[in-house]
Amino acid sequence: MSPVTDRVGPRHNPTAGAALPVNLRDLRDEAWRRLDPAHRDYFTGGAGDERTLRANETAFDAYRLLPRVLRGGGERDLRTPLLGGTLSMPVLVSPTAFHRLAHPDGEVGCARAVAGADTVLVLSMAATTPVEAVAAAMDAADRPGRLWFQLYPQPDLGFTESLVRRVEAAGCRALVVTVDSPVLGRRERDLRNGFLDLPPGLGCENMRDPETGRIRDIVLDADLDWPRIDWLRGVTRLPVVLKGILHPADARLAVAHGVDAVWVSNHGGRQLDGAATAVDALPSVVDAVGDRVPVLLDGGIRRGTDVLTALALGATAVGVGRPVLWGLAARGEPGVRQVLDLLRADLGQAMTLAGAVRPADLGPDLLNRMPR
Ligand SMILES: Cc1cc2nc3c(=O)[nH]c(=O)nc-3n(C[C@H](O)[C@H](O)[C@H](O)COP(=O)(O)O)c2cc1C
Ligand SMILES: CC(C)CC(=O)C(=O)O
Repeated sequence: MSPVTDRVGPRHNPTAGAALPVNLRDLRDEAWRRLDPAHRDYFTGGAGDERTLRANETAFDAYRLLPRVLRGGGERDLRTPLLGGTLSMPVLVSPTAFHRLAHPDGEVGCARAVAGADTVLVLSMAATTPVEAVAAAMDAADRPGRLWFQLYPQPDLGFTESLVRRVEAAGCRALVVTVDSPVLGRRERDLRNGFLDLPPGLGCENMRDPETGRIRDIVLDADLDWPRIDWLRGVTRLPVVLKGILHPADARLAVAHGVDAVWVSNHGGRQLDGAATAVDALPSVVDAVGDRVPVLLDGGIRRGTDVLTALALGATAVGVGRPVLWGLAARGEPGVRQVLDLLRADLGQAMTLAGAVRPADLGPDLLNRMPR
């Protein structure tokens, strides 16, 4: 929230000659050098031929911007109200599994970085750290309320309800129900590498059975349906977000079933290969939802201009998945902080160049779609 002042010349360029990373891909390259190849493939890969995975990034290339001029000054303000809290910017951290496989700092390091950046971490149900420990890291950083929890509702309703209670007691402020995973996508890199299980000492800590103490397998449940979303709404007062919506009819149903936000996503190209990119699906979802609930989006966000494009198309905020894993794998907690700081700076600069001071200034008039 500093006034935008910029001077020309290398003497004034704070990044000139500075150590990498200059962008998120620098951290990706660093992470890839560090990771075990099978783990790198798990974090990087997508389903099938990875068409959707590739398209997630290139879909943003189809947009060119129509910047407004002579109005980029004043106090830049990226703050974004969302589900009862206010994020410091319209970027949050998408749920991703197995952070301790990427780096020993794991989910706690990620949470500290997210707290420092004052945005939201959506903790994966497949986290390798108990939700209570991640929430404690947020509290210690004086950022309670910055933690949401991602849920794959389990066919065992008793277990699901006990997990919801645990998540509520830990202080999570929203439940993100992932609905694009009735089965696991066909991830051929993992099949080839035989990547099946976590190494000894790592496990999905939030799947511990309250009675036996044993870690249960996560069941991806093809029987998950709208009545079960209604059931979930009935057992918790937390806001419920549905993640993995692409079809406008589902967005309409989500609103009719009383969900609190719709999250447009193809799971980073890891589920249905050939699925539409989130940015291409976004306009009709925004149209279907109107201003009844916020619309979030993830998939392929690598630049401030990608965030700007999604917001101009009607998203309230975007999530980042892999870039956070790159930062974590490359440098632990400071790497995640760098990812979030780079995105914030890049977004702020892009907004100023486009003549926008706050997210509310962004609209479809700033976009000039290119023919493909
Ligand atoms: C390694 C990895 C693990 C993921 N684990 C989960 C998960 O546990 N739950 C979930 O809802 N989505 C999961 N996702 C999907 C992300 O939440 C998100 O939708 C996707 O990564 C966004 O695309 P991006 O990586 O291009 O930013 C995972 C993605 C990756 C890359
Ligand atoms: C445990 C997995 C199902 C996590 C996931 O969603 C993913 O790898 O994309």
